[in-house]
Amino acid sequence: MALASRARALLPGARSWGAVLARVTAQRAMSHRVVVETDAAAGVAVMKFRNPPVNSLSLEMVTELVINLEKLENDKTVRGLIFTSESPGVFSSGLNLLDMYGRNPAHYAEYWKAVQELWLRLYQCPMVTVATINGACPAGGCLISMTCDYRVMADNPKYTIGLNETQLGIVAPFWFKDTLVNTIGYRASEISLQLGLLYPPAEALRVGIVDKVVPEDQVHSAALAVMAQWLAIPDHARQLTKAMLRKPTVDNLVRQRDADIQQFVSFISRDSIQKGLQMYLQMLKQKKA
Ligand SMILES: CCCCCCCCCC/C=C/CC(=O)SCCNC(=O)CCNC(=O)[C@H](O)C(C)(C)COP(=O)(O)OP(=O)(O)OC[C@H]1O[C@@H](n2cnc3c(N)ncnc32)[C@H](O)[C@@H]1OP(=O)(O)O
Repeated sequence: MALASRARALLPGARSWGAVLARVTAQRAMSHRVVVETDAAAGVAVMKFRNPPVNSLSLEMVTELVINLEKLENDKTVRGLIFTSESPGVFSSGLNLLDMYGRNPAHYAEYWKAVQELWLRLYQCPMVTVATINGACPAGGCLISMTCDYRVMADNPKYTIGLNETQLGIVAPFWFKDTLVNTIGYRASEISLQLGLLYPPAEALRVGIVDKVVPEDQVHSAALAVMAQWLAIPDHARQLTKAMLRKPTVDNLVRQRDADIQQFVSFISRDSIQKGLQMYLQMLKQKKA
């Protein structure tokens, strides 16, 4: 789908092409939450998250990620894509709590549609995708990493990764769960998802939620080495294999996208859930103080 069509699908509030383009252009002009550096000779792009303070996946950030992904997919010179945080310490703090708290149902629906779109695009990405996890990686950050073909994590015990939704009093949607099961298996997912576990590097490697743990100063070179190994495989064979493996999981969401949006809106709008999110945000503030 063309860039403008994608933007229009993601920005349903906009009534005309002009409005869509004006909104996207305005978002771009305001800031770049995603920085893309391309090494054309190597055929590899690095997408760096730059959404201070903690790279939360706000609606704007998610939209920028989708737009940049589409651009890279259309660039036939790019065969591999590495995700990382521009500032080590936090890879991504996950979905933006402020897009899920104190807003109206139309906003929740718009946000969820954009998050679905990002996952669908990443999970089916024809490029080789590697997550270079150079910081904390909870919830939605973990989801992004798990959509990648390979995960390299920096060996810093302060960094943790996992789907911690239950600890916030919220429930990971079925496609988060499916992605986790595809990554670490069913039994490990039962434990991990119900307890909302966040794993430090050694445990993350043991459970298989990451594939490699390396000293922090080697995390980028290790990701490049992994990328070189994957790029040695002919694209068409690898891409078809990836599509075959992931299609059932993708189809599962595609079949029930609208119902999933409605379920999200009704769940997140509940007073009890809003209260829980409010308390969690307060807890984050107090922790800081
Ligand atoms: C029946 C089935 C129905 C299904 C319906 C679906 C239900 C909903 C599913 C939604 C799924 C959600 C997935 C998510 O991703 S939720 C987000 C989860 N994220 C977290 O729990 C991480 C929280 N953050 C942290 O733990 C830490 O911030 C950090 C990432 C470890 C970094 O620590 P730090 O010390 O460097 O920074 P800190 O001082 O904590 O934070 C700085 C400011 O940033 C704010 N903030 C942190 N995380 C978020 C976030 N995710 N969104 C928005 N804002 C965030 C934090 O509050 C600080 O703000 P301030 O400076 O005090 O104003």
